[in-house]
Amino acid sequence: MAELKYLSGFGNELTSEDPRCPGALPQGQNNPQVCPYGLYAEQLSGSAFTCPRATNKRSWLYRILPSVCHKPFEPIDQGYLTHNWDEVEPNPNQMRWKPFNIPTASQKKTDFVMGLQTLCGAGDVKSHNGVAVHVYTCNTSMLDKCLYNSDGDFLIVPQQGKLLITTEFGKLLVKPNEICVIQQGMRFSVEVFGETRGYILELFGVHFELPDLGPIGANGLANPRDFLVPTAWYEDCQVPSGYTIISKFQGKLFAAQQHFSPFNVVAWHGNYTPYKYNLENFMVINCVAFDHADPSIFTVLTAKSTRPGVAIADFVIFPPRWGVADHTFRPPYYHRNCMSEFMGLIKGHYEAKEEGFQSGGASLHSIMTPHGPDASCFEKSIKARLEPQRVADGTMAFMFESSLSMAATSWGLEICNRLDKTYHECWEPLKSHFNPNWRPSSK
Ligand SMILES: O=C(O)Cc1cc(O)ccc1O
Ligand SMILES: [Fe+2]
Repeated sequence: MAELKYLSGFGNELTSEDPRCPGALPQGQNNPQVCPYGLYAEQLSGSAFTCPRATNKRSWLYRILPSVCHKPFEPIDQGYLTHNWDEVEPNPNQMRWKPFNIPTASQKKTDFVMGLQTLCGAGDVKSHNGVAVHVYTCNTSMLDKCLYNSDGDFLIVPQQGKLLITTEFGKLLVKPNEICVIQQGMRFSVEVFGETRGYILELFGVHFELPDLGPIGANGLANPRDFLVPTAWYEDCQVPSGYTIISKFQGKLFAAQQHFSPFNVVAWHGNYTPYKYNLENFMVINCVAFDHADPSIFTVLTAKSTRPGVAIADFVIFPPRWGVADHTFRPPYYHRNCMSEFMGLIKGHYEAKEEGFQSGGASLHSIMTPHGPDASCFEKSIKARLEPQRVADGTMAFMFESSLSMAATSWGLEICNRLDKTYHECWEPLKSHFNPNWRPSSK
């Protein structure tokens, strides 16, 4: 595969032309009477026309045929993809899942769309406010088939196997430890290279932003230039047997046929694009004196709600770093939170749970559900010599944190058969260290 070229920057106004067609991008106007090379102009709006400039998002695509040339959409089977948060009774327990099973190709050829399974979520696709967490497990590339999400954005976190994602804006190669965001409406097709697994945070109604840095200053955390955007690439091919466009609309899947590839965009410009980011580029900021900083310091992307400081969802990572805090219990603290905390593990181990939380698995600590280090982590950490120490080397855990009260699906709780029913036992050995005779002098 030839090396892919990317443009750089977060939310920038960008332009791109497939090098086979120089001059394809109209100059000085968006919608000429006749476009260069006889292309059609099409706008893709990712925000209301009238949004303030800071949040206004749209791109102009110059394509061989417009997206409107397709047969009517018909409903199709959607497996375990759902936005029904009432399938099972509310359940406030700590939940942990063992690594999700990936079907082998000989068991069942499964592509990215067929392999979407919803684990939990909250909110509503029709009023456009909410989130869903999906797991994808697949073994086969999407063939003459693409997906677009009318309901919101997909933040895709590959855990096993790279994804070659062809989009209307060009191609993105996304490997484990990288993430990508395919925003609302963007058509994409996923090629895989074996047994493949990952996590998706779906967001309805808003787009991801870089968090404000406040007193951190102008640089740090995820830096804008490390976000990479594809460059224009087109194919001019007829598909007599039919190309399938799948739309996720109001939580349901629909398919329509057309006779040509949707990846027929010769040039584009705008600030509404897919993008990828390598988590290795995250500039980690952490405590260098004492105490444990809240994990919001590790926020890569945030999706704001209308309440100041309250996110619909944050994407947070726990990257390799130094732990140096003096006279401090260094692992995550015991915690009850007014937010839902969904966690996944791309590789390695998570410091609060060396055992049990495995890569390719997940956990959900719901609103006000107590959680924290398991008993062995606690006992080890109260005795640890507090020297500077590498934390999380070779690992990458992440959290989707949401102000919405996420509910698990019946796939998550029953059908996937990966729920670890013994999870609560990891805290059972915690014993009381209370000593009523303790006095400050006996410190
Ligand atoms: O493991 C967790 O629950 C995530 C988490 C990490 C941390 O360092 C502090 C608080 C917190 O919720
Ligand atoms: Fe927590």
